[in-house]
Amino acid sequence: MIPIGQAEFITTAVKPSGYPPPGPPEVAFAGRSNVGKSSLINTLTRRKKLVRVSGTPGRTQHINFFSINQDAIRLVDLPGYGYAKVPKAIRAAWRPMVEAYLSGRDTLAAVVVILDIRREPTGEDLMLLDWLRSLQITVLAAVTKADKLSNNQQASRLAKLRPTLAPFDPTPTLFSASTGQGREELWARVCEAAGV
Ligand SMILES: Nc1nc2c(ncn2[C@@H]2O[C@H](COP(=O)(O)OP(=O)(O)OP(=O)(O)O)[C@@H](O)[C@H]2O)c(=O)[nH]1
Repeated sequence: MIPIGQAEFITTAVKPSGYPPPGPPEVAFAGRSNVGKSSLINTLTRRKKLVRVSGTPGRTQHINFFSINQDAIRLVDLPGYGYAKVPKAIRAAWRPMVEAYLSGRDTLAAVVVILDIRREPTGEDLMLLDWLRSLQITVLAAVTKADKLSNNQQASRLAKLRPTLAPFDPTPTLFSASTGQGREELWARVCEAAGV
């Protein structure tokens, strides 16, 4: 596991021609709009504003690449999905954009799938998980906003979610961007998946 030192934005892209040249292993982050993906990445990298946290759900519609520790590992922020108010054309662009990345990026090591502890995984969450499995991509499930529940409630929600998540990730990580809960565990898992 590498300690996080430097973290910087590399570039934003919508299609493979815009990706940075392949380099170190990449770990991507995916989840419903507003699930807390930007906050999770910022907490994980100990940066306040590496990724913009939006008040407007569904704003990030690009793939953003970040370099950690002089490019020892890259983190890739995939656009959020499933927000009803996003225009149809943008929703329709999500799948081909994400598919091109997931199926064509040889340096992709794992995808962190982010879920809200208070919500049941949606059909779209489960579709993404199935899709990743069919592509044989390692899934790291992160169950975020844990601070919204008491410790007892967290344990019982996790017990409920486990059977649903087990086929994709038997050891989901409880996370909170507000308290930093799960930060070390998730970072260790990210590094392990990336082999760094
Ligand atoms: N209490 C609590 N609030 C959180 C947590 N993570 C994110 N939030 C809040 O949830 C809202 C959405 O967070 P973002 O990090 O912007 O979510 P996102 O998934 O990147 O959103 P999009 O850019 O729409 O895809 C913000 O108001 C955050 O402050 C958390 O762990 N705990």
